[in-house]
Amino acid sequence: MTADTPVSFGFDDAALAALPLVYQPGLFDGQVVMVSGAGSGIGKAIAFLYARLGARLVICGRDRAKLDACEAWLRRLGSPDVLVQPTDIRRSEAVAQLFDAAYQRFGRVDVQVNNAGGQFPKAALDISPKGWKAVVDNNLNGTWFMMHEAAKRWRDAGKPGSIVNIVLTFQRGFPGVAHSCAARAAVTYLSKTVAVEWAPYGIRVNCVAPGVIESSGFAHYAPEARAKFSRGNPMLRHGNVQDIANAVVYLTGPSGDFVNGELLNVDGGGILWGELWTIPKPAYFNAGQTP
Ligand SMILES: CCCCCCC/C=C/C(=O)SCCNC(=O)CCNC(=O)[C@H](O)C(C)(C)COP(=O)(O)OP(=O)(O)OC[C@H]1O[C@@H](n2cnc3c(N)ncnc32)[C@H](O)[C@@H]1OP(=O)(O)O
Ligand SMILES: NC(=O)C1=CN([C@@H]2O[C@H](COP(=O)(O)OP(=O)(O)OC[C@H]3O[C@@H](n4cnc5c(N)ncnc54)[C@H](OP(=O)(O)O)[C@@H]3O)[C@@H](O)[C@H]2O)C=CC1
Repeated sequence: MTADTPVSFGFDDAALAALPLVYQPGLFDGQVVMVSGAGSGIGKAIAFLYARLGARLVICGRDRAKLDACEAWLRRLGSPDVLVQPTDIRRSEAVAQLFDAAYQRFGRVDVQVNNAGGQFPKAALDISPKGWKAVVDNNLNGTWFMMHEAAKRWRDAGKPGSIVNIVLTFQRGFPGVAHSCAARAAVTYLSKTVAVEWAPYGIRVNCVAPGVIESSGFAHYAPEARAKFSRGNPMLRHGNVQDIANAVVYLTGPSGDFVNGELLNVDGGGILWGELWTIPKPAYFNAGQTP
């Protein structure tokens, strides 16, 4: 491999589509599932799994080409119908249009998975005000606009619903991604708050925190950082996108009926042991150590 060789991470589409199922086919027959960021990585894996379980899908992201490619697979995998609606989740009016289109097409949404998001690695001291705002806007405000719209429609229709927000393992802090750590902690406690406020409407709200999951998202990190990602948990390996998809389905299927306001870490134990640097590790932390 040369320095110019494009690198891809995680399963290709055909491999993803053929992974063994741990849930019963038909589990989501008749249901409509909305997945943001479904054009790549974890979001695509989540959409594939729901399609294989019989759900109709509403998929969004900003890049139509990626969404169209995903749609073709979803239909092939057995989803009876798919709505593709390019949407920037940071724009509340675009989010409202997404829901208008979904209700017009299907008359319902049963499950919402807020997976869209991301950040860039940078030492906290070097994050510009614009960069800070971009990450908080994407991960906190965008997720809120999506949840808020979903819940309003469920309340007004007198229908139950289930939300899962994809965050990250923020519990020990996260050097190199302070902006995202702050936004994801906020989403988690927002979720716990509305899990109580919205329980009277039959709405459950949970979060899944991925640890290091080998996906297209890896491309945003330097090779030197990536090389050490597997040291970030006691299992000494990466997780895969299906680990996250299975966790999301667990929470939104009958298996999760009595789970509400929870944060499920899918990180190989990374919040207990291991260190994860998305930026170069300061020499300070090696001082006094034997090699
Ligand atoms: C954190 C967990 C680490 C565990 C191990 C790693 C495993 C992977 C974890 C993942 O989360 S994978 C998912 C990764 N995917 C993404 O992060 C994709 C999404 N990211 C983005 O879209 C951007 O990073 C964004 C900033 C969140 C959104 O960008 P937006 O389109 O709003 O902004 P821009 O116009 O591009 O930039 C605005 C502003 O932000 C600053 N900035 C953006 N990118 C960078 C960068 N790469 N480096 C430094 N600064 C950046 C910058 O100030 C931009 O303003 P300008 O300077 O361009 O005017
Ligand atoms: N992989 C990992 O190890 C970890 C991932 N995560 C989180 O999991 C989620 C998925 O990441 P992953 O699949 O790995 O990485 P990707 O970069 O492949 O996925 C990010 C997705 O979010 C979408 N997205 C980003 N911003 C917006 C926006 N404003 N509006 C709509 N869609 C948007 C992108 O779609 P498009 O390009 O079409 O806009 C893309 O499909 C992210 O929230 C990520 O931070 C958390 C911890 C670890």
